[in-house]
Amino acid sequence: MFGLRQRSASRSPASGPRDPALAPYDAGPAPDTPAIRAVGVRKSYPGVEAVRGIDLTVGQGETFGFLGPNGAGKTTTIAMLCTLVTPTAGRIEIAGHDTRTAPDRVRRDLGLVFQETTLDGDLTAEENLRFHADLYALPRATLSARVDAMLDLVGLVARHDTLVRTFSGGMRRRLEIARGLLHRPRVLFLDEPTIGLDPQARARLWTHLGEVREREATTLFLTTHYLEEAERCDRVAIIDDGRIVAQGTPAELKSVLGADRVDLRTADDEAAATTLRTRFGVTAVTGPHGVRVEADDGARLVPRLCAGLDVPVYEVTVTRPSLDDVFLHHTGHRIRDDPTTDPR
Ligand SMILES: Nc1ncnc2c1ncn2[C@@H]1O[C@H](COP(=O)(O)OP(=O)(O)OP(=O)(O)O)[C@@H](O)[C@H]1O
Repeated sequence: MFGLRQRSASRSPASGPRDPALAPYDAGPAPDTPAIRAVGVRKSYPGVEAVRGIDLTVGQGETFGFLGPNGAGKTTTIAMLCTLVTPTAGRIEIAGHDTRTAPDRVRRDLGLVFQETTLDGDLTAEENLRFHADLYALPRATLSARVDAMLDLVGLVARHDTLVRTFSGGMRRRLEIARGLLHRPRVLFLDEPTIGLDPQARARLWTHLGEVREREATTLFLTTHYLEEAERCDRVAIIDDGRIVAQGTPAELKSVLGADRVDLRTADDEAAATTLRTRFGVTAVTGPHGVRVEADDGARLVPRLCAGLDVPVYEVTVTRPSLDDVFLHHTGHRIRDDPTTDPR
């Protein structure tokens, strides 16, 4: 249908930054131009303020996670960043271009992977990519190499000739990522890329996103309500009720909560707490959790604590602050309060 060329049985994976299939089409913006800049962005629908004035700056090549519960405003925000929804107020630039004044230029710089699939099940994986290439009028000379490179990037080279309607959910999502990257966008937007996938498919998709980070210079902007996925991002913005409540690297966000918690269950918690205070000079409190101590590097402290106690220690638990704790700290509720936020 799209004049597919004959292929040899084996394909060599694309490798190295000099591969023409991986080289950018143009020089792109200056290195210090943000991939995404949003200032005072709002979106109101009748009776609903979906997004209440957000500011975001995402650097080129960053993987940026937009974390929030259902209804927080994630999809509305991503739709505004992608020019699909017009903001009620505020300004958005993608790779230095204004979404209002240069929407066509902005669209050229975007790749989209949205929750609803837009793949054609009656076409093969490769035909879907070539159809997309036609829409973007991609240069013919390097197209086959580019298609191969993208299929390789998401582990679908061997299935290039398979009809997409036979694909699993995870394979479809990976093919959507390949398609979203085909025209070498500056920013790939992924709206809940792992939603509806089983844990193995989610893990595999993240492995491929890691490959994307290494082999393409694309900025990744993804929404998620999975805390462990936000942890994998370079930086995260937490959105709740249409507002960004915190922004930074996962480590920065968690550092505001302070130290690790070390809980010890011992034969005599009161005696253990006294020893910990006098010998280690730490604040040790007893309660239903046993003896609790706070320390910057809890795991490292545990052997010393146990060795220094005169009473038997039955159990030790070290708890690091999580992004869920950060969410609780900033919003007063847990991201997982709503049982529909985590289908597994
Ligand atoms: N087209 C629309 N018309 C009216 N209200 C809307 C529209 N789109 C979104 N909303 C409302 O805006 C708020 C934010 O919705 P949005 O879909 O952006 O949240 P979300 O964080 O992406 O949630 P989810 O994780 O469930 O997709 C919700 O209250 C939603 O009902």
